[in-house]
Amino acid sequence: MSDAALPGARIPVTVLTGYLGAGKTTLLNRILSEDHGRRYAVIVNEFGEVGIDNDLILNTDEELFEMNNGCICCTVRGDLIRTLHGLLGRAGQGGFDAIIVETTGLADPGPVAQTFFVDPFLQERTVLDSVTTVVDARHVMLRLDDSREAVEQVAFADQIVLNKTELVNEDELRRVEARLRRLNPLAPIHRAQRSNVALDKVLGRGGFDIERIVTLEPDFLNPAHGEAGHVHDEHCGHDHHDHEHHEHHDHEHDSGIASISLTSRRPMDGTRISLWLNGLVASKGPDILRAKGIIDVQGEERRLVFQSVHMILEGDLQRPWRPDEDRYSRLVFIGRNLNREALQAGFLGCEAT
Ligand SMILES: Nc1nc2c(ncn2[C@@H]2O[C@H](COP(=O)(O)OP(=O)(O)OP(=O)(O)O)[C@@H](O)[C@H]2O)c(=O)[nH]1
Repeated sequence: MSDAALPGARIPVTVLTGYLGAGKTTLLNRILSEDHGRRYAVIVNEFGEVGIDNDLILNTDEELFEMNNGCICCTVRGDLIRTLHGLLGRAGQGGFDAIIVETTGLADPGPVAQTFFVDPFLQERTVLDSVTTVVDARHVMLRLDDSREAVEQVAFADQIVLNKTELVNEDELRRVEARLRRLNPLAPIHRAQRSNVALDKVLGRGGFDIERIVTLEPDFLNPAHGEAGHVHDEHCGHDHHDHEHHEHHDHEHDSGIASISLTSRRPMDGTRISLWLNGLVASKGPDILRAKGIIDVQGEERRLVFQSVHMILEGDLQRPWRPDEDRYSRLVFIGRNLNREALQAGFLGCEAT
């Protein structure tokens, strides 16, 4: 058993960050399935209003909390604080030894990390062990050009998992590493495939360095109301920023990135849905940053899980549907210029007749 389980010890927290599709859930699943004798509580924050990640995280007996109420703005931090308070009410009773927070790929990790320094109860009960950033070696250069969040995630990290290294050659990897170094000269960079970094290299190392972060963001420890780091709660009475909330299940981020989720309760035709998805990522891949889904294929007892990052698409038959489980198909698309009507029509066109 680890020290964290001792009464009075502060519980270590790892914040996992990294752009959409970088490999955070893959790393989380490794952490949850490896035999290290520690029990983790996991908090997942997903972009978009219909969550899917809790279905894609491997079944374990860990505690899993999902927050899928949108962008990392004040509401999420309020939620994060409430979730952590609830969780820690039960800690120390043999519940868990450490906490992992997986942030949405569109998150600035600053406010998430700050949560552990500005809330007195969390300050007393937790210690931020690390902000670990997972980077997609294939797509990161583009992202660093067009996404402020991607830059913040790299700059903020105390360690970087440079993932998907098999998708690029050594020269490109060196260019990527040089660019990461310019943004963050200190964080160790661990090359990985399928996030297969040795866990003792990333967990429990006490890598989070508050002094470096205060140099990077001078107001980190004393954010004022109205400033980015201010922790809102239900007493604040502030506007909910300028994020637009569209009709149900759509959610638009201020960078023009939106998420659309589609659900059907009728089984899908396996051939048709696979042709449609392949065609879609081939033609719209540059705009579809990320897609994932669980599909009920007619005549198939197992759930089809599909994932794409731009044009790279994977499909996998996973566990069987349980007899008592309602079958459904659900897809989530995150990207720019998404056409809900066209996506919906294409999706429903794949229902088995
Ligand atoms: N080729 C390749 N694919 C990978 C690697 N690691 C993860 N993937 C795939 O990349 C996709 C995204 O992986 P996830 O672990 O779900 O990424 P994520 O960062 O959790 O994604 P979001 O939660 O949507 O931000 C999945 O299809 C993974 O199977 C890798 O090293 N190489």
